[in-house]
This record gives sequence, C-alpha cells and structure tokens, in this order.
Amino acid sequence: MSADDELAAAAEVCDERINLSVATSHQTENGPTTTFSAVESEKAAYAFIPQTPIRSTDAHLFEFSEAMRTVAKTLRRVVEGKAAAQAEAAEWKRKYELEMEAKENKHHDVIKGCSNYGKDNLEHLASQLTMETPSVNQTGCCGNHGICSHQILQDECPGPNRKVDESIVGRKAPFRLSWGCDGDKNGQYKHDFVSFEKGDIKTAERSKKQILLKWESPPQTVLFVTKPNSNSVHALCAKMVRWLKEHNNMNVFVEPRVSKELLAEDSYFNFIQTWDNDQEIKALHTKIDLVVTLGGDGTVLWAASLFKGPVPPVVAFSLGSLGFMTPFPSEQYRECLSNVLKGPFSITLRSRLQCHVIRDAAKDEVETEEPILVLNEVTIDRGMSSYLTYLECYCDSSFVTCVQGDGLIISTTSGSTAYSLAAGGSMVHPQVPGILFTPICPHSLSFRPLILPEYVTLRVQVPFNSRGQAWASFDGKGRIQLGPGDALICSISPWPLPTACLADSTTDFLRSIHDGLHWNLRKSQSFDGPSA
Ligand SMILES: NC(=O)c1ccc[n+]([C@@H]2O[C@H](COP(=O)([O-])OP(=O)(O)OC[C@H]3O[C@@H](n4cnc5c(N)ncnc54)[C@H](O)[C@@H]3O)[C@@H](O)[C@H]2O)c1
Ligand SMILES: Nc1ncnc2c1ncn2[C@@H]1O[C@H](COP(=O)(O)OP(=O)(O)OP(=O)(O)O)[C@@H](O)[C@H]1O
Repeated sequence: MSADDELAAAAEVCDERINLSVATSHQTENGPTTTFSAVESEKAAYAFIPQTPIRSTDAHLFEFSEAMRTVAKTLRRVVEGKAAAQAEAAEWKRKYELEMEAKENKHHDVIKGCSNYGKDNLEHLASQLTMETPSVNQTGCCGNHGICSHQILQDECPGPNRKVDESIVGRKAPFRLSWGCDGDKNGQYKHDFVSFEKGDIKTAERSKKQILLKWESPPQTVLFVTKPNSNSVHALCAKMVRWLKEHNNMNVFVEPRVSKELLAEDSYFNFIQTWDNDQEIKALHTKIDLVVTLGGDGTVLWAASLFKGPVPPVVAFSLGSLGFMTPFPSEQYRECLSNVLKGPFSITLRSRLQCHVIRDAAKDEVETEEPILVLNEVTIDRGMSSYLTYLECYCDSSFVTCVQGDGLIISTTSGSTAYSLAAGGSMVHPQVPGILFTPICPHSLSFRPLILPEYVTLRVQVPFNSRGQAWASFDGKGRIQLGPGDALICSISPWPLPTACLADSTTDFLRSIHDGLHWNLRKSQSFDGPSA
C-alpha cells in the first residue's frame, strides 16, 4: 500500500468515527448513551493515533495525527461538559430543596408560634449584639440579616415533637447568627449591596461586618477532638471534661480512642459518650452544640473532617507548634470556655471545598460519589513520579491553563496560609470569598497564582496524553491516584467550619500572621541618616 493509500484509509476510518460521535451526541444531548459513545470514540481516537501509518516524515501524516488528537480532545470536552453540568445541576437541585425546606420551616414557625424571636425581639437582640455602635438604626440591618440555627442546622423547632435522640443527650442548643455591624459616623448604617437608583450603579459604602453567635438557650453538649500521643493534651482534656461536668453539667462526647483512655484511667469518666460507627459520626452534628479541639492546626483539620455536612461552632485551643487556626490559650481554658458558653462571640465562617473525583471509567457515577470536604486545600501533584505533572484546568466551562510542573494547589482562604503560601500563593483573610489556584514549581516563567471567585466550579483533568499519573491529597491526607482521563471537580461547599474567635476574625488573623509566621518582621531603620 502506498503512503497515499494508507492516508486515505486512515482518513476514512477517522471520518467514520467522527460521524459516529457527532451523530450520537446530537441524538441524545443529555442521555447517558452520548457520554458512553463519546468516551468510546475518544478512546478509539487515541487508540488510533499509534496505528496511524506514519512511515515517513511526510508533513501531511503528521498533521493528520495532530488532527486526531484534536478530535479526541473535543470528544473529551463533550464528556466532561456533561459531567460538570450534572454536578452543577445536582448543586442547584440541592439549593432549591434547601430553600424549600427553609421556607417550610419558617412557615411552621409562624403557624405553631414556636419561634422565640419575633421581629421586635430580633431587633432588640441585634442592638445587644452590635458591640461597637449601639446607637445605630438597626431597622433592616441585623434584624433582617440574622441567621437562625433552626435554618442553618436543619434543627427541629424547640418543642415536644422534636426528633433528636434524647435518650443520650438533651436538645441541641439553638443559636442565632447576626452581623455585628458598624455604621458610619452619623449613625446611618449602609448596606453593602449594589444600588442602581436612577440608573446609576453604585457600590454602597462597606460596613464593618463581624458574625456574632448568640445562644438562644445554653449549650449542653460538647465534643472534644484531641491530638493523639500527647501527654499534655491528654491531661488537659481530662481536666476540661471534669470542669465542664462539675461546673456546667455538660454532656461530653470524645473520640473512641480518648474514651478508652479516660475510662482506663478513672471510672469517674463513666458519663462520657462516644460513637461506634460511621453512621453515628454522621449524626453527630445533630447532638453536638460545641466542638473543642486540643492540639494544633492538624487537629482542627481533623475535627472538620469528622463532619461531612453541617459543623457546630469550633473552639480551638492551642497545644501545637504553630497554631494558626487555634487562637484560644489552653492555660486560660476556664475563662475562655465560660465566655463561649455564655456568648455572644465572634465567629469566622471558614469555607470548605467539596471535591469530587470522576473516574474516566465511571463517568456516569458522578452523582453517587460522596464529595470529600477540605478545610485547607486539595493538592494534585506528581507523587512518586519523576515526570512533570501535566494537568488541564477549567473554570466553569472556560479553559484556564495547562499545569506543567510539580502540581497544583486548589485552596480555601483558610488554607492560604498553609501549603499554598509555601508555593508562593498570597495570604488571604479567611472571610474573603474566594478560591486560590496556586501552581507548585511550574516549569514556566509566567505562571502566577490566581484567586478566583467563590462561586466557580474548577475541574482539573489528567489528559490522556499525560506521561504519568497524578495524585490528589486532601488537607495533606488520603492520597488518591488519578490516571489519564480522570478528573477532579471542586467547588465551595455549603457547609463552612464556624470557628470561634478570641477577639474577632480580623484581629485573630493578623495576630496569627504576626506571631505564627513573623510576617514582615524587619529591624527598624535607624533614625540617623540622610534626610529627604
Ligand atoms: N510545603 C508545605 O508548606 C506543606 C507541605 C505539605 C502539607 N502542608 C500543609 O499541611 C497541612 C496539613 O496539616 P497537618 O497539621 O495535618 O500536617 P503537619 O503536621 O505536617 O503540619 C503542617 C504545618 O502546616 C501548618 N498548617 C496547617 N494548616 C494551616 C493553615 N490553615 N494555616 C497556617 N498553617 C497551617 C501546621 O500548623 C503545621 O505546622 C496541609 O493541609 C497542607 O496545607 C504544607
Ligand atoms: N483527633 C485526631 N485523630 C487522629 N489524628 C489526629 C487528630 N488530631 C490531630 N491528628 C493528626 O496529628 C498530627 C499533628 O496534629 P497537630 O497538627 O494538631 O499538632 P502539631 O503538629 O503539634 O501542631 P501544629 O499543626 O500547630 O504544628 C496531624 O497530622 C493531624 O492530622
């Protein structure tokens, strides 16, 4: 067969395959057949590339083989577009259901009269919560912006018909979140929304906003999450448990490991509770009012990982080395806990990322896979491989870039001071709504880190022509191998980690970067020298 004949035969096969995939994707735009056919065609296209009869350096043959790659890439986009659309549709559906549920709860509140806080009460509460400018006019401010734990935590209405497991613990303490707001000097509070009066688009003046948590009834149940293998942590945990029982008559949950340790030590601890299986862990958020962590940042990450959905407020005591997210001094635990149990206190709502791994082999299972939630970041790197990582990245449906280097970090703003910082990313206040996109050792001179808005969905794809595997890890744990064709989809989770602040969100953040990282520490310039 001559080279021309071979080229013609190859073109024919290619045409057939392209026709097949185009036809199927037109037939059933959303149906699973499309995905399967597109995947098959794409695989066939790649399988076909090595068979392409390139026997000479003929430029046409080379071009043809490049065209096949383009076809394969296009088919890949069809498949991935559908996967992303499915994930997005599921998210919208979930949001819709939540909204409906919230509306229904509100309706019940009104009908049963079980809401303790009417508008008047709420306004009163808001003025109590507004710490810095008690004189500002609250109408339409905190009153309208307060968020109630009945809605947030999907809790039952307080009353005789509640469903929470009361055999073990009492009712979960309801609380209310409010914006602590600071109006301008003449006492006029301004909302931070965009107004368009008389056709002019104007961003109204920003107000200082801190989120304040006020208990509606005293919290009753505390979960302790503690760093393992530390005598000082263990001793403090035992002391705190005793104190909470004796002074506040609290119910106490600990991890199974800690429960065994405490019971082996003293039968006094018979009252503590724990869990036996994953099902019970899933129900924890319905019983726990407050989580106390004893350890460093890793312990806060660990505590966050226990909650795959809503998370109760977390009070993090510092017993680690750096303690970026652990503002409470363990020596003053009595005073700190008393303040938190009494409330109100500032909280930082730390956003988490929900990550879905989509296997090339199981594209249609995206909806059944449980998302993995991270508080810091998801990292996609080269693992043990000595090859460059090759990753294609998309933001919603737009192509962002190809990463060629050691890997990529997709980080929350809380994680901005962790691995992302080490890879050259910016430090971002944890309440800034964004997602950080930070390359690890990119082999290019111009790959600067990005910060994207919080509402985007990111997709990182290992292309079929990648030389090696990639590895994803979640908050530095749980490594998963990603092969060619596999993808990782990330977006902000609706379930943040609410962490109690020692002072307030900004003061705590600045204190952490000063004390923990010695940010911008430099000897002061001497006074004597040339004058300007
Ligand atoms: N080169 C690096 O800097 C690097 C490499 C791997 C992992 N990490 C980080 O370690 C985290 C896991 O933490 P770990 O404690 O389980 O592991 P670890 O014990 O290895 O601790 C890593 C260090 O990161 C600090 N850290 C964790 N989260 C932080 C945050 N949000 N802000 C500032 N510092 C933070 C911890 O205090 C600790 O000193 C990962 O999520 C990742 O961000 C960093
Ligand atoms: N409750 C827990 N169960 C199992 N492992 C835990 C738990 N809490 C923390 N860890 C793990 O123990 C390790 C060390 O914990 P942590 O980071 O809190 O302490 P540290 O290293 O002394 O403090 P820092 O992070 O401030 O340097 C982390 O890798 C973390 O994942």
